Amino acid sequence: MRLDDALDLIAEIPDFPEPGILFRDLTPVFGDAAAFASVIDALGEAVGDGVDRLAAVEARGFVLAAAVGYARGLGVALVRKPGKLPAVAGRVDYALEYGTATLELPVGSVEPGQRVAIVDDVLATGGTVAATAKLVESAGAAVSGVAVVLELAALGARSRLGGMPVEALRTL
Ligand SMILES: O=P(O)(O)OC[C@H]1O[C@H](OP(=O)(O)OP(=O)(O)O)[C@H](O)[C@@H]1O
Ligand SMILES: Nc1ncnc2[nH]cnc12
Repeated sequence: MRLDDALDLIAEIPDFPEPGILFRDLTPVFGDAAAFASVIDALGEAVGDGVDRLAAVEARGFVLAAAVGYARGLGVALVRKPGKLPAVAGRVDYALEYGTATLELPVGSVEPGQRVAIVDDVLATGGTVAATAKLVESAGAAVSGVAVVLELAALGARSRLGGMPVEALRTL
């Protein structure tokens, strides 16, 4: 399937999870094998070269990064919502488009000196990616870049992420 056709499957749900938010739902992409393959192939390229590991954020980021990691021969650091990990290397609180959140990095998931690419479904305010980058850097690794399916440009993530290289398959 062409990438544009795959991305056209992303649904828009008004007023979820709160009034005023237009939620971008990748459920139809995850459910369609041809669309999923097309998105994974493109994300695999967007991750770039010179990458040692991927980092992904629970939950939708996990699905994408697991497939990209398999396609590219890269392991994945699974950045978790709080309370799930037996051994926490770092913790960051951050703001979302809707509400606040905390992320934790598992001990041993990122090695010092590694170049780590962050993979996620939606880049909105950039808070999630900024928090993930902080965790990766606190473990002594460097963020090589960010690869996302959808960027919501009006929410200004790029300015929040400084000069971090960001590749989005579609920007709205
Ligand atoms: O750029 P930001 O403003 O930080 O928003 C982007 C994040 O928001 C969503 O995650 P959510 O916390 O809804 O988690 P989910 O994957 O568990 O649904 C999305 O999957 C991104 O991780
Ligand atoms: N509008 C949105 N749709 C889907 N995921 C999001 N994460 C933050 N904002 C979002």
